[in-house]
Parts: sequence; C-alpha cells; structure tokens
Amino acid sequence: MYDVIFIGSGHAAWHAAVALASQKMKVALIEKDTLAGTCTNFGCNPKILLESPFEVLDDIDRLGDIFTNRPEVSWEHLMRYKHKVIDPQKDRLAEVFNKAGIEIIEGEGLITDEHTVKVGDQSYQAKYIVIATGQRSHRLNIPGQEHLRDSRDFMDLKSFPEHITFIGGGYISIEFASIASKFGSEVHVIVHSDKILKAFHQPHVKMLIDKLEEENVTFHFNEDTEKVEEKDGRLTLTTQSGTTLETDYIVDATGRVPNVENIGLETVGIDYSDKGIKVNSHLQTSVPHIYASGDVLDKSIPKLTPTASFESNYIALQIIAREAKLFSPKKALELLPIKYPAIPSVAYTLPRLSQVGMPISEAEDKGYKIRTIKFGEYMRFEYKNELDAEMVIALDKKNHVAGAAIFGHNAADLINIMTFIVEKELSAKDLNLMIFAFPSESSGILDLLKIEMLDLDIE
Ligand SMILES: Cc1cc2nc3c(=O)[nH]c(=O)nc-3n(C[C@H](O)[C@H](O)[C@H](O)COP(=O)(O)OP(=O)(O)OC[C@H]3O[C@@H](n4cnc5c(N)ncnc54)[C@H](O)[C@@H]3O)c2cc1C
Ligand SMILES: NC(=O)c1ccc[n+]([C@@H]2O[C@H](COP(=O)([O-])OP(=O)(O)OC[C@H]3O[C@@H](n4cnc5c(N)ncnc54)[C@H](O)[C@@H]3O)[C@@H](O)[C@H]2O)c1
Repeated sequence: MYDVIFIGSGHAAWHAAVALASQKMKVALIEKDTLAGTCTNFGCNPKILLESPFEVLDDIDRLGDIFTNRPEVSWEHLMRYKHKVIDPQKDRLAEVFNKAGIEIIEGEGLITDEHTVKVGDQSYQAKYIVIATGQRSHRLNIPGQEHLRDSRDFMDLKSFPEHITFIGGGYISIEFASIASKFGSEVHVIVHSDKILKAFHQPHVKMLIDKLEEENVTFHFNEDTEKVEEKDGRLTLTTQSGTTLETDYIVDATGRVPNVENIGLETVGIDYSDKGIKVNSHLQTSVPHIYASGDVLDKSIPKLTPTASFESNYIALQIIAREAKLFSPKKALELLPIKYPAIPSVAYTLPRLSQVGMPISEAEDKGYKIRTIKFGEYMRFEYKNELDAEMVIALDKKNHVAGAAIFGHNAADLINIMTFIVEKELSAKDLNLMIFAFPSESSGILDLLKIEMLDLDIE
C-alpha cells in the first residue's frame, strides 16, 4: 500500500513526490511515456536550447559592424547538441527520484477504484492519488491531417525546411515561427482570428509582428485551414477563403487538450470537461483523497510549468497536513485554499514579450497611471543596443506597480524582478533601501522604475 500514487511524472507530479518522500511517505510515480514529462523532454527545455544560438546571433546583429564575421547556425549540429543536453535530463531526475526513495512505475495508469491504480496486469493501492496527466497537442480535423506535425516533431527535425507553415496564433506557433525566421526559411503563419498572443500587451505584439514580417514571416489573419494535400513531397495548404500555400512542413499549433480519457475518471465519478478535470479550491476532485494538478486541470490561470509546480507543492502540503493530523480529515477542507500569487507570462520569441500582474489594457480602463520606460534607449550601454526595448507599467493610487509588460531580449529575467515588486507591493522607498549590482540589465530597469514610482517626469 502506497501513501501517494501519482499518475504522470511531469512538474505537476514530481515536486510533490519529492516533498512527500522526504516526509518518509511511500510514493510512486507512474509514467507511460518519458519520465519527467513535457517541459523537460518536449517543451520548455529543448525549446529554449534550440532558440539559444539565435539569441546570440541577434545580439551580434544589433551590435552591427563591431563583428567582422557573422557565424551561421547549423541545425544538424544544434540537434546533436540538443540530444546531448536534453536526453540525459530524464536520467538525472530518475537518480533524484531513486535517491528520494520514490518508486517509478513504467506504463499507463488506470484508476479502477477509489484507492487502486492499475498498470498493465498489476494493481497498486494508495491512500491518496494525484492525477497529473498533462495535455497533448490538438490536431485539426481536416482532410490531409496526416500531413500535419506538432511541436514535438518540430523539435526533432533532422534538417530545417526551406518553407514552413504554422497554424495557430498562440505561444507555440509564434515562438517556433520566430526560430524559423532566423533560419532564413520562408515562414507563413495562419491565424483564424485577427490577433496573435492574445494574453500579451497588444502594442508589444504589434512591434513583434512588424519585426517578424521584416524577417520573412507572412501572417494570414482571419483564415481557417480547410485541407492539406501532398504531391511529390511538397504540401499544399488551402484555406476556407481559397488562399493556397505551397510549403515543405506544416506545424499544427492550435492548442493542447487535457489527457482526461482512459484514466478511469468515470469509474470513480470524477467530474471533468473538455478543458480538464474539475477541482475545488484545494485541488481535490469530486473524490476528496484524489487530487489533480497541472495542465490536466480545468483552470482559468495559465497552464505553465511554474503553475504546475506551484500546484504540486500545494498538494504535498495538503497531504502532509492531513497525515500529520494537524487537521482532522473532517476539517481538512478548512486547510487554506490555494491562492495563486502574481503569475508572469513570457513569449520566448526574439525579442521576448513578458507581463505580470494586471494587464495594461485593464489598468488603463481603471484609470491607473500608465508609464512607458524606454530602458533600451536610455541604457544603450547595458542593453546591447536594443533601442526599442521597453517596459510599460501601470501604477495604482499608492504608486505601487499593479502590472508590467516588457518588450525586449531579456524580458524573461526582467519580469521575474517585476513579479517580486508586484507581488510584494514594493514602493520606490523599499527599493531605495536595497543595493543592486551595477551595471546589470536589472539595475538599469530598476533605476528607471524608481524614478517613475516617485512620479518624477523624466521625459
Ligand atoms: C512546445 C512547448 C513549449 C512550452 N514552453 C513552456 C515555457 O516556455 N514555459 C512554461 O512555463 N511552460 C511551457 N510549456 C508548458 C509546460 O510544458 C506545461 O505547462 C507543463 O509541462 C505541465 O506539466 P504537467 O506535469 O501538468 O504535464 P506534463 O509535463 O505534460 O506531464 C504529464 C505526464 O503524464 C503522462 N501521462 C499521461 N497519461 C498517463 C497515464 N494514464 N499513465 C501514466 N502517465 C501518463 C504523460 O506521458 C506526461 O509525461 C510548453 C509546452 C510545450 C508543448
Ligand atoms: N512560453 C510559454 O510559456 C509557452 C510556450 C509554449 C507553450 N506553452 C503552453 O502550452 C500550451 C499550448 O500552446 P499553444 O501555442 O499550442 O496553444 P495556445 O492556446 O497558446 O494557442 C493556440 C492557438 O490556436 C488557435 N486555434 C485554436 N483552435 C483553432 C482552430 N480550430 N483553427 C485554427 N486555429 C485555432 C488559437 O486561436 C490560438 O491562437 C499553452 O497552455 C501554453 O500555456 C507556453
């Protein structure tokens, strides 16, 4: 009998597994595909690795004729490097899990009753079960769908296509289009509405579109894909309005769907929809000792690695508290409900877009002060000549930062600093009581931010 069995081994599962094992609980992770899940093997990590040489090239391009030779990226070499770095990660994590005393069970988990999970012919009993089965790529249901590829295929390409088409206007489509454009490929993006990256500050999205268009990316807005046909190794994509595109490779990036099928939800009466598993504010399913975590949840907050890890850690605390009888099982529901802090979002394009806190458009509607900090222009020495890099902030009545949106190459790291400032409601005075390393990209933005928070006009 296990204390806790996890179905899935991604971030939504393993953070809790390690925490619970450290409390001497008997824990197992069931994984049907690759240990450690999507982010580690087929998502965030390989993506950022494949993008990293283009970041360097972009720096080189911005610094202009300082360099006498512009290096070129070899996709084949890059793939070799990817396998060298990414492939061993699952083994390293397996070592961590083994050391922690966590059992790894390979195979597909199926809940057969409220305390039992079956893998193949073997049944395992547990006091608690955590469902962390994640999501898979959505596939358009159109004639020729067998010619469509997904993010996993893209990140395993043996050679890079000269003509590549992405369907969708979300994270995956735009991040990969950004990589493909750096390769000099002819890139097309089919978007079925008039917007991409809807959750981001739209003026920054417009700046990104302009940049990508300069780099050979063509956007086809308000177009739906009708069919794909193959002839002599080339593909023809036809949209409902009759536009046709000849291309070598098509990535269907029309979203991801939660893995709720064939895990026994119906057997134990767990509620779910096509958006995922329904849980209460303690991440309990309709069966109180069965929790759900991560991408498989029906949730309104973004489905990201840090939110999956946060939920995982939260579930571990819930179980530890219940087991330590800090609260009687009857009172367990009185444990604190999950409360998400400010969640930063980043689109890993070149340049990157990021944001945290209240969206700037919402803050504008609320009458908050909106300020644009052109840190790339003011601090050219620090920001590698990135003249258009900027941060837009919304200041509330107390001059605290309610929300921030950044456009620039270092937007991912800079937004972490802003997350801290937003979450802790830091004032200019709080920041002035701290000393930061200089010169650095973060100190530059902080100095300019403090001026705005003191409400001095620097224009
Ligand atoms: C291309 C790509 C890029 C991304 N980039 C970012 C990024 O930059 N930043 C970010 O924050 N997020 C990013 N994400 C999202 C991030 O990967 C997910 O939010 C995160 O992986 C969710 O973790 P999870 O544990 O819920 O699911 P997963 O990591 O998907 O883990 C679920 C696991 O459950 C297993 N499983 C499913 N059913 C069963 C079963 N019945 N039995 C046993 N095992 C089962 C699956 O095989 C899988 O390994 C990206 C995603 C993709 C696809
Ligand atoms: N940087 C990051 O944090 C990052 C990067 C990649 C992926 N992710 C996560 O992975 C998940 C999947 O990313 P994604 O880009 O596939 O999804 P997404 O939801 O970001 O974008 C899907 C896109 O497809 C479009 N679409 C949906 N149905 C369509 C249809 N029938 N026809 C045409 N277009 C359609 C949507 O309008 C949207 O533009 C998201 O949960 C995201 O949070 C995050």
